[in-house]
Amino acid sequence: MAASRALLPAPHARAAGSRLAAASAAPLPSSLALPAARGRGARGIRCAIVSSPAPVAPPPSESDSSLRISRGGSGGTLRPKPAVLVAEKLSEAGLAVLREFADVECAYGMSPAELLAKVAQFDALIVRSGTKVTREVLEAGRGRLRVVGRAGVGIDNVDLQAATEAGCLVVNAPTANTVAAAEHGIALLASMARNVSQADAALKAGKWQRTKYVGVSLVGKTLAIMGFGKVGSEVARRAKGLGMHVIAHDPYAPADRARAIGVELVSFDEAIARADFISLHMPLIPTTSKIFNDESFAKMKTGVRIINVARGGVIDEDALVRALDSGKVAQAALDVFSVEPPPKDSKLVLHENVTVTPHLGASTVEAQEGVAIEIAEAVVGALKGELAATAVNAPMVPAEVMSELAPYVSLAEKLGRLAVQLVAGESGIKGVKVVYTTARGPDDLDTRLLRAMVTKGLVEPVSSTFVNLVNADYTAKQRGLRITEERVAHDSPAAEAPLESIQVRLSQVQSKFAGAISDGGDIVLEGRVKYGVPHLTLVGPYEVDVSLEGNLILCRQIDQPGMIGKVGNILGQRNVNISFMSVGRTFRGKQAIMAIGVDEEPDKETLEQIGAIPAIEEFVFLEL
Ligand SMILES: NC(=O)c1ccc[n+]([C@@H]2O[C@H](COP(=O)([O-])OP(=O)(O)OC[C@H]3O[C@@H](n4cnc5c(N)ncnc54)[C@H](O)[C@@H]3O)[C@@H](O)[C@H]2O)c1
Ligand SMILES: O=C(O)[C@H](O)COP(=O)(O)O
Repeated sequence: MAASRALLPAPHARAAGSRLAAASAAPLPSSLALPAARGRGARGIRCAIVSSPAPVAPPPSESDSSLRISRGGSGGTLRPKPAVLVAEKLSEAGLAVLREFADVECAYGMSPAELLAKVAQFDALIVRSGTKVTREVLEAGRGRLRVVGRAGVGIDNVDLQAATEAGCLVVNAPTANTVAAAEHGIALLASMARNVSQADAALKAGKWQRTKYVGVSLVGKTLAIMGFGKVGSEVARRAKGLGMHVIAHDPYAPADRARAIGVELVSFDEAIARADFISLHMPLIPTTSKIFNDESFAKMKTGVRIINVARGGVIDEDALVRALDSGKVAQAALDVFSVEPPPKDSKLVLHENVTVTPHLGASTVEAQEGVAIEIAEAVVGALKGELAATAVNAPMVPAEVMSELAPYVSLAEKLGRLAVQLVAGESGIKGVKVVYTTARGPDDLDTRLLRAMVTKGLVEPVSSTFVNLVNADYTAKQRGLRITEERVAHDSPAAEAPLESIQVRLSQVQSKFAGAISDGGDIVLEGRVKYGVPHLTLVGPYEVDVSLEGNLILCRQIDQPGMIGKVGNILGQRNVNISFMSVGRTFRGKQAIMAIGVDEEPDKETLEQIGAIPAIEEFVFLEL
């Protein structure tokens, strides 16, 4: 094992930040209860699904449902039925589920001011993508509003942090519109290829233009799916049925899911270079924002055709107009826009080679019915205090459990976040192993919260999914992530700390930083909590010691004098503050790793300057 030199002093103790909030709450079912922690008396992990000062009884019978009161289960006192405000069109099937349990008011098309004025009278609010559930709305509802239901996938219109702070659970309906979105993608693909909307408009204007609207065939053409998640894989299945050759790019997709559908996973550049059609299905997150830009359009085949039913912001729309004008992109079919609705004079929308729809991906009768039932059941369940599998904001854990586990929760999430950022290539993550070194017996340490946080770290940076204790295992399963856990006994039974270390291993996966690969071929990261602060202590075979705060640069270099000074100088000249630095090496004079904590992200040139130091063999910048 490598030797380590901590070059900067031990960190000051700092309470690790966490999105998990402490609160008093209803107990979890026994299947999810945390066994008694050693030496601290019996203790259970409790997860508040909603903070409900006056728990609501089961629904009244049909005969008394009009009374707006129900008989409380415990003492027989009469309590008002919960009230649900539905702010956007919800299918009747969902409304029926809601009415079984609650008083329902449908107020479609409210202005923001009307919503603010109304929300305090309701226990739950249901929206689609058109209503902004802002901090002001959540503050206005504070004390009464307990649940926000998003009838669909994207929750970019809900202020999750404010909801969590207000003790308001947010649930969504992540699966019911997948097929509708995929079908819309296929509809746009086919109608674009055959100029259906342009020819339709021309004919309605009295023009019979058979030669102008000669299309292109789909059979035998290569379709690149960018983002091989729920919608992307459904599009792939359907495109194969049309006789297309389907390739996909998704650095985080499980290889076996692709293999099962007969889809080849390739790199981003290969996907866009080989494709005749490119269909976008990735979430809008910082790393995908405007990922389709002048540079990427230049790498595509001339005459490529693009479909977007994901989010408008993944495309640089000005660059797309340029690519359409030059003929680099022959056609585009778009359901989503960076601003919705787009301006009336949008060059993109008005472009003759562009087919557009007004965010209709989820808008089928069946999907809206499915989404409505899914969200209604989730909202009713949450109002009853049940666990919600589609909860998207934090569960609440009692303060005493959190205070002991908080730094490890933070460590687990950060190790996951770092590990997924090290993944490269198209092989996909095959397996994840989390190894806990602990002096506690299996019954004294429940690792579910930690496993959930590793999952959160692995999934959230690369998807639109929000992971918490409630939905972590569900999310991992759905994404094909096989997470196994191992407990290694630490021979210091007197240790007070619940854990000595946590190790995250991604098995047999390519890495953009070869130094993170262990002898066994896995990406390996290990961390410990020191002075209450999570530290990274192992990268592949190299021991390091760097506090996991801010951001991290990892460099692999030949072990020789002067390297720390060279890198430190470059960062200093560029005004990048170094918080910690640590070097680990295999043998003197051989390979070494430098782990550098930086407060802010260095710009591209600074990173290039570091990479240009002759002894540096590779480096990577990681966000925490
Ligand atoms: N138009 C509509 O009405 C409509 C309907 C449903 C979903 N959507 C949107 O479609 C998108 C996909 O939804 P989903 O339910 O399939 O989500 P998902 O989370 O199941 O799939 C997203 C996939 O993108 C991958 N990904 C992340 N970063 C990537 C990158 N840089 N390159 C390539 N792949 C990357 C993830 O690994 C994941 O597999 C989301 O943006 C969602 O908001 C739109
Ligand atoms: O995120 C989603 O589920 C889709 O974009 C659909 O949004 P909508 O419910 O506003 O149609």
